[in-house]
Amino acid sequence: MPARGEVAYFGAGPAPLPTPVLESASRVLLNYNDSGIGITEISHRSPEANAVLAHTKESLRNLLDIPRSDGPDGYEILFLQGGGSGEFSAVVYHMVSLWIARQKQDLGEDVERLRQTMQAEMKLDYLVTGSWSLKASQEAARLVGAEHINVVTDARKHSDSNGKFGRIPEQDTWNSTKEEKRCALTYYCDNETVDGVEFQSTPDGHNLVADMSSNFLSRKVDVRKHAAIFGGAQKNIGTTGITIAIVSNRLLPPHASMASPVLLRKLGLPVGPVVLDWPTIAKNDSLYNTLPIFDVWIAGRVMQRLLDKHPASSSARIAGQEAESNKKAEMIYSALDQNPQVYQVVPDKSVRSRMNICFRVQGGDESAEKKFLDGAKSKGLLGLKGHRSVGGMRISNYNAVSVESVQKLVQYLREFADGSAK
Ligand SMILES: O=C(O)C(=O)[C@H](O)COP(=O)(O)O
Ligand SMILES: N[C@@H](CCC(=O)O)C(=O)O
Repeated sequence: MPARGEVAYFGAGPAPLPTPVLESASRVLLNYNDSGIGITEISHRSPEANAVLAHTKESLRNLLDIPRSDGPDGYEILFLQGGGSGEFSAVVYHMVSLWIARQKQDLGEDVERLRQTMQAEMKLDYLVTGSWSLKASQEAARLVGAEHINVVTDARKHSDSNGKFGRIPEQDTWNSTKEEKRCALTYYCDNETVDGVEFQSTPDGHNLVADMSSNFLSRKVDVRKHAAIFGGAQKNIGTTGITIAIVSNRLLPPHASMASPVLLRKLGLPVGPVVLDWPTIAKNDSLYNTLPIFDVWIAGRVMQRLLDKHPASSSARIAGQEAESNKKAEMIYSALDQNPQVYQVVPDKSVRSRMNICFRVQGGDESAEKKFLDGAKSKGLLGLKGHRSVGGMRISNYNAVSVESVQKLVQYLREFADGSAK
């Protein structure tokens, strides 16, 4: 049985966490701050828990330079449960409710008029560039009806795509909803974990909402361009169990009004569960119900390490981590590209993800891929199998994957390629 230090793990999520964080986690599980009580046992409403929450929020603000005003230009940081998938739904409940409230301001209380306007006008724009944005768009269609979903682009339909994800079609081919008034949201997934596709810059769109589950805290983000950003913690941030949403104050009371549940029901629109309701979570400082404070603590420690490791170089303290992530990704892609007869990177070069590096061995030959995985395992290189829906290989290059682990992997990539060429 290998020891932790003997393996390098490249799993896609849940993913590796920094060993020192896990070591202190094992201590605080038994006794938090010399209180005699473990961190999973303390009340989420205790002063200790409040301090954990405040520290994690503050660290995230510093890392991503999240505007902190209470006015409309500020952003709230929310901690929720339900994973990335829970937010697929939360986003729809919230943005649709806001859209209806805006119509009500213009049209008044007449429910029939509101219904007709909604049926004729309301659009939710989705950029479908991989498996996760596809799932999010399907959830939106399930909640409000496919007739309201405008697929701005579907990367599988690009002329060179063979019906598979692996590209982001040029923006001039997109079919975005032109009028802001009609567009409840524009949704994109910044990094597609399964397909290895990452946006190279923030796309344009009205009321922009981003899923950053798998590249959160790996590069600078122009928060101000977004209405909301969310992500599950289980990749770059921490343990599975919390989801983080960064929501513009413009979308929340008192700066925005929401449609009432009564009105939504009259219009045949869904009323979401209260635990996914952003205004409720914001009003209660993420403590509407029991929050897993241990997971928030882990996230806070992970963030603090990033702040310590990469001292202030710009307003967004994540810049140092971005440089490291880019460097590790370049090392891996260059080892793959130097051996094209053995390795074939799946997505197009223009959209390669720095976080999830998807490739085939010998064009997807089953025995060659098995040989690759077995050889890797014998060297302690784990978690390299692609997502079950697409197969192939996938190297996940999250923040806790060290440069040394990447060097070890790159050496194996080269050795395996040399062995295959003989
Ligand atoms: O983006 C990914 O990759 C993910 O794993 C999804 O965000 C996972 O969704 P949940 O399992 O957290 O619902
Ligand atoms: N996030 C992981 C797994 C999620 C799942 O399979 O549900 C991935 O994309 O590989």
